[in-house]
Amino acid sequence: MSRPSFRFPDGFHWGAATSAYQIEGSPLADGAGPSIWQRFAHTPGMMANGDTGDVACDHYRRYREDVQLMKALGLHGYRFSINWARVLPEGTGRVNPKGLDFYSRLVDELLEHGIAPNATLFHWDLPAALDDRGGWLNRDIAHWFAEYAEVMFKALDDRVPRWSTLNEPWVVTDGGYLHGALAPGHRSKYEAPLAAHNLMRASGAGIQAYRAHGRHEIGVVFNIEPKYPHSDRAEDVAATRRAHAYMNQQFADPALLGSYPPELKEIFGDAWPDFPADDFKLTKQKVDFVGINYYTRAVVKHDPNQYPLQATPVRQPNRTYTETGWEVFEQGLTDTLTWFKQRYGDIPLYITENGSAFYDPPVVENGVLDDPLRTSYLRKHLGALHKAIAAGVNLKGYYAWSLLDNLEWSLGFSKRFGLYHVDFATQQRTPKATAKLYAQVIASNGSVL
Ligand SMILES: OC[C@@H]1[C@@H](O)[C@H](O)[C@@H](O)c2[nH]c(CCc3ccccc3)c[n+]21
Repeated sequence: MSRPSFRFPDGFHWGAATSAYQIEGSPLADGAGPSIWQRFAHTPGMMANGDTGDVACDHYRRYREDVQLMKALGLHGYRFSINWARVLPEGTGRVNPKGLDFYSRLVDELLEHGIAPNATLFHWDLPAALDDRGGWLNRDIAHWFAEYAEVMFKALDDRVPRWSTLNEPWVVTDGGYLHGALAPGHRSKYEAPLAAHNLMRASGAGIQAYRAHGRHEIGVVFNIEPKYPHSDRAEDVAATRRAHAYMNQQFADPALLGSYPPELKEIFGDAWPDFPADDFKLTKQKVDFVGINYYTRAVVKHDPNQYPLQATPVRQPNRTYTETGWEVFEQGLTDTLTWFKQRYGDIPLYITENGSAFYDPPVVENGVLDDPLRTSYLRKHLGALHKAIAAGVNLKGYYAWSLLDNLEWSLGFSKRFGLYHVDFATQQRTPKATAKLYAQVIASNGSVL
């Protein structure tokens, strides 16, 4: 029997992704203001092993070297984020020319090597000065974000073909405002919905600013984790519905439908505000694409003690789990894409993040570090993408997470997602076997799978 062809559509866009605080280092160099992650990482007890982004992958200084790594893979595009506080040290007002200049140089280096820049305006590192003014809890942040976005569009839109307003607002609110594991470390069922709503108001204002100044494409990036009931018991099915609404609809619905799913009032009760109807004229904007970050699924059961969802994930027997505790479940990627199209329509989609953290024994042969589990994860998930495309999903591209091993937020440097291994003591980059496979995938547009 002939091998199935995994050839992807002509023009399919292959990339890799990173984010500013996770790779750049030099967080306060050249006039940059502190971000909430710079502040959080230097708060004792917040970061595994006391790791911080003070150096990270030293990308702020080594970006030319790293663009060479991208070129070696044959990447079509590179998804990176901009540290808002480098460009606007106080978050609004005064522009720091040296901060803007770094991103201008990075963009020029990418273009020089035929790699399309894909810029995310906000990947969690809010300027500390804005957090001091309420941050995502202050409704004025929609204007602060639009001002920042306009500065970036005027400076770089001539060379950046694709922009995203936000990366994963759900993580910001669930981690940063409800459970407190991420910056700014708040724990409040009253704050989380307000922050969530203002994130989507700001995203809408950023898109409006783009319509006034931009010439290419803008979208927003959501993490989607499909939820499957642990049993067909009504309480488990209801818990699964709540978990799905809370993570997968809470942000896409106001952005794409101009409303919230009813489950959110059910989940938050008296902590769910009665938002002004006019706000949804701002949150709902036409987008040119949506980015979906997919890693895993969750099997959900009712749990009256779990707050605020009254739902908890159930570990699956006889399945492979990554170092971050995520089940390898590629069918969830296909299911996510077909669900998204069914609920929100035929919007062009990108997988803007997909990848896995596994412990790789330091076996380097011919300059390549073997990483069979990560390679298997990539193969399986690209096959799942191919199934979604065959099912009619308008998928335009895929960005592997991540180009480099980097700072996995509060988990520190121990969780390695990179196509390239980074020795953080020497900053030496070493390609993993998955990098070699990915390069072949890109060169053959998937046929090699
Ligand atoms: O955890 C790997 C990556 C992060 O390094 C990226 O910065 C972030 O965009 C990102 N999002 C997700 C999935 C959402 C999620 C994040 C953190 C914890 C649980 C779920 C995984 N990742």
